[in-house]
Amino acid sequence: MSDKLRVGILGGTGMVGQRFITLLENHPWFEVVLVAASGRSAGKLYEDAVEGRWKMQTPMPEFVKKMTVYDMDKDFDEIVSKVDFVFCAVNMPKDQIKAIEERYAKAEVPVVSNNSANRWTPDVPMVVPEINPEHLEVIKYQRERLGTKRGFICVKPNCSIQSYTPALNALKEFGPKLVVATTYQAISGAGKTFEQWPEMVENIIPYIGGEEEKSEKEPLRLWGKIEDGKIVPASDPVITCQCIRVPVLDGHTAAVFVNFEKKPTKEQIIEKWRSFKGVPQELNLPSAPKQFIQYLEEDDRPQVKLDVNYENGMGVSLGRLREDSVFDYKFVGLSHNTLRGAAGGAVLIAELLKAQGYITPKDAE
Ligand SMILES: N[C@@H](CC=O)C(=O)O
Repeated sequence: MSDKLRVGILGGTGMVGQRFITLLENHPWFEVVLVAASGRSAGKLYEDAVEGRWKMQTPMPEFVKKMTVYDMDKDFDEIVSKVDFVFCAVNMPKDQIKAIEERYAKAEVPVVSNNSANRWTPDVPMVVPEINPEHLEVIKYQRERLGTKRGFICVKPNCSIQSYTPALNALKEFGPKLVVATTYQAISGAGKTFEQWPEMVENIIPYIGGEEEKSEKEPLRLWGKIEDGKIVPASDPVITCQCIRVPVLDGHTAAVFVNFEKKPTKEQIIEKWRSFKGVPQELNLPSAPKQFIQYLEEDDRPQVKLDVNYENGMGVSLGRLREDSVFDYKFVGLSHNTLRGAAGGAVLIAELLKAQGYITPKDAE
């Protein structure tokens, strides 16, 4: 028998769910034992449920094709009995997602979620493993609230912030105090391809609902502290963002201006970026990039076509660092929105949760 943790994917038929399935094929620690979705897909074979809707660039893995899709709601007890934890990639209104995630957590199933529904629940950790792994400590307070021994919810932040937040985090000692960022976001962030969204060919749409607020506020929560069993967001730097949809399939780019309390030199900044390491690198987690941040010296980098898959889509590429006439510095960042920014980021969180003993095999308890 496999000693891997048994994983279920809630919302496994959508784009992020498909990405989870692709990433978890041959994962050394996790084995996908079931896929669940809403009533529409339930009862069908996975390959039939997503027929004509497989959006990954690699073929559908064999292991999932003949799995019968469970109904997240009606098959709840059976799902709970078969898994050690679940990934949640459900695409529904927020209040419904919140209810689903809490229902599974209360049934002693750890939930690692890609969704925004619980990002501001005070005792739910929202984590980028290289930035704020210590926030996992809030899980003990969440378990007290939920009345659980092993069940909890842990979430990842929005994809847009990952192209600039790691860069600012590596410069924390210089006190970033004012940040202006414009994000240029790929269409896969909206769960779409060009076939499904022909309006995006040769076009730019200067609006992504709710995105600017997430892009301004979520980094502050990552830099927050645990006080009285809750995450209290940091109050600085002040961040202001514009988020723009661009005709790119995968890869969110950010153009960033920043002022510091103590202005570093250009060499100091590049050195901090290149040497930045976090707990995933120290623990050598299976999905961790060896080098989280790369700095590219060429004037025309980072480019989506050349750099989006850096470190299997789990690293961040930075470039064009220069002094500015209004701000201290400006630079450009790029990260893969459906890998580091979505399913890949959630898989890395689950690896950290396992490595730190928050997710264990159910039968071992
Ligand atoms: N909301 C983002 C997706 C990130 O999670 C987008 O629309 O690009």
